[in-house]
Amino acid sequence: MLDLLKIRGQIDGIDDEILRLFEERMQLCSDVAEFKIQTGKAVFDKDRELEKLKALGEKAGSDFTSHGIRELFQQIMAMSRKLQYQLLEKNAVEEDTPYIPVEALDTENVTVVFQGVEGAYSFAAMNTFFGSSVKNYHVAKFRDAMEEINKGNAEYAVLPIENSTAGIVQDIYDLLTVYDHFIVGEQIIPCQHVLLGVPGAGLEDIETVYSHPQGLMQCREFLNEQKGWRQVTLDNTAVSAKKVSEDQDKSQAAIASESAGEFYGLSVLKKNIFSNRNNSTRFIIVSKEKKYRKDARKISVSYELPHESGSLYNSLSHFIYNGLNMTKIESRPIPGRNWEYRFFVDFEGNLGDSAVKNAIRGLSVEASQLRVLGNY
Ligand SMILES: O=C(O)C(=O)C[C@]1(C(=O)O)C=C[C@@H](O)C=C1
Repeated sequence: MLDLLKIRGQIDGIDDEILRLFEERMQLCSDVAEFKIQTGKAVFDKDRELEKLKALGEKAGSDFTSHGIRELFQQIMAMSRKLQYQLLEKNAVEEDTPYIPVEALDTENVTVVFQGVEGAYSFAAMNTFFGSSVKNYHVAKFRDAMEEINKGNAEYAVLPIENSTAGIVQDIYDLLTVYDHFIVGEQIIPCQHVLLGVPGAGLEDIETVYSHPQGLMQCREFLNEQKGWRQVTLDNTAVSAKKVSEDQDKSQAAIASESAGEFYGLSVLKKNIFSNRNNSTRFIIVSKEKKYRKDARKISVSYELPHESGSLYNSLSHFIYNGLNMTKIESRPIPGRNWEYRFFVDFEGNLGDSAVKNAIRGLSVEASQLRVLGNY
């Protein structure tokens, strides 16, 4: 009979030895970092890592240990890189960045563009963020809003990015990677939809209901109970209210805010039709200028990863090693590249923080197409 305590004693001895060797190896990696600081050589040397993994894998005694040793050394070298990035940061090896820290955003004498029409939730988000006297205009499509700030016709665009019930607004995620704009703020607005119709109409008259796809989704349970209603999507909830008001047809209804109903002279046919009582939408404020407030606490980045085992895990380790709290992750398909994805990560921090600079430095080398989408 084997003696478990005795075996554990032997394992402890080996682990102590691994620990001592690990410390020794990391010390050598600090020396490598010093060399790299002096010479400007890049921390990440992919060829060297691949050679090492191949050589070590071949030396292992079985397929199982060969796989294991490669996985182990992948991690060890990833840790080595992170240590080196930290030393680069400590030695103030600064990288030029296009991001400009400011005390406060310029919200006076600016023009803001939003998608939709007056009465839309984005209109409410804009008024809450900038104040209702801000100079503004609206456009029909999300892309048009991005174009307007691109051309310099407006300083800021207000766009919905996420709803607490229906999830992300996919088009906005995709547009953020098409345009080189920057998220400088966010505004959460409670979205308490009502069913609107022309004055004199009743629930029994309704045959068609118009709304934004998210509006229909957020009121799914109510709509499922209404037999035979045709659901038609339009660009915006307030556009839907405008349409019903223009058509003056008793068989039409719109799902939009109560204030959109007031704006377009419609009656509330039914309140509380949304499934989630706390239904809210998060709007982002986008600018062409890459400015961030010195007290900004949230960063959004996007990046693409190679189709390799462990690539997502390795990318996320940059947040973990730098003690950064990741608050959200999303993925979107990359157009034209089936089954490859772009990742969107939000985490807490400010672009001026050392930990953030470290994480971004590491990620920018190890993931492709890293974009800092904003700090707000
Ligand atoms: O040899 C180097 O240049 C190192 O930085 C060391 C090391 C390692 O830990 O083995 C770490 C990072 C490089 O990508 C390659 C190898």
